[in-house]
Amino acid sequence: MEQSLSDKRDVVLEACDLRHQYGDKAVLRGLNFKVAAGEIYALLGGNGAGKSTTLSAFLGLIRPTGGTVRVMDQDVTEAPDAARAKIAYVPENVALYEHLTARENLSYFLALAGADASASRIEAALEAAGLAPDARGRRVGGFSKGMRQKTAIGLAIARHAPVLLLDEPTSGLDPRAAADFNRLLDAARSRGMGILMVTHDLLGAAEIADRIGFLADGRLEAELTAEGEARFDVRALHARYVRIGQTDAAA
Ligand SMILES: Nc1ncnc2c1ncn2[C@@H]1O[C@H](COP(=O)(O)OP(=O)(O)OP(=O)(O)O)[C@@H](O)[C@H]1O
Repeated sequence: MEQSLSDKRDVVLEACDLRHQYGDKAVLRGLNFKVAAGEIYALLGGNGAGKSTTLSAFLGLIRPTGGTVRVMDQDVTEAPDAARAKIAYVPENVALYEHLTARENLSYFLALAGADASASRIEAALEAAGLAPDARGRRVGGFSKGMRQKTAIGLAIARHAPVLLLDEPTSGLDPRAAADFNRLLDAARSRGMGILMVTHDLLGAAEIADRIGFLADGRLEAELTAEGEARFDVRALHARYVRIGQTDAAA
């Protein structure tokens, strides 16, 4: 049997029989998947399927009811701080210090993380993240969503974080900004980052992901792997997504 990408490369994220319930409500019911270094994994699923809960488990923000989550072989429940140190997290709405410039934000957060906050490192990271030179010295209070994300990705690059978690990264971006963002993710993948992206953007996932997992009823309903140049058929993804929605609604 052919090996998947995550069997051949270093696994950076792993959910193993992950279970979580809020009160009586079981949200995750035995979720299993892996993300490898240099791979983009898109986790799809309807509203309330448990995608953000899965990210929270990797970030150590919730204590799973059962199973394990590992970041670079580190059990998150046992050592949440060590696991978090490996992760750069880009939430749907990136939180930055509004009155500080992009450069100052990176300087502040890098110093907070005990990392090298030299001007040359910050400049190189913002360059790699595609933030225009004239924007780097401006207060982020006036930034668009796309510019905020570039700043956050710049921070991830400057931290040399091996793992990137993204929650709905392209929601609210116009098609050009979304394509721009996907190029940025492609570059991060080429640097060897392992990327887990939670999204409703089927077109974006079809274009950029190496694997797509469909979350339904608290488990992976299906996992698809990109094939060659054609990658994924977005119409087939859409049909599958809609079918999952119907299953959820009937449950
Ligand atoms: N802190 C909480 N307490 C109680 N219930 C919660 C909590 N957080 C999430 N839930 C519930 O758990 C379920 C899964 O939520 P989650 O945010 O993980 O879903 P999601 O797949 O990210 O949804 P969406 O696509 O709408 O963002 C939802 O029914 C939600 O209402």
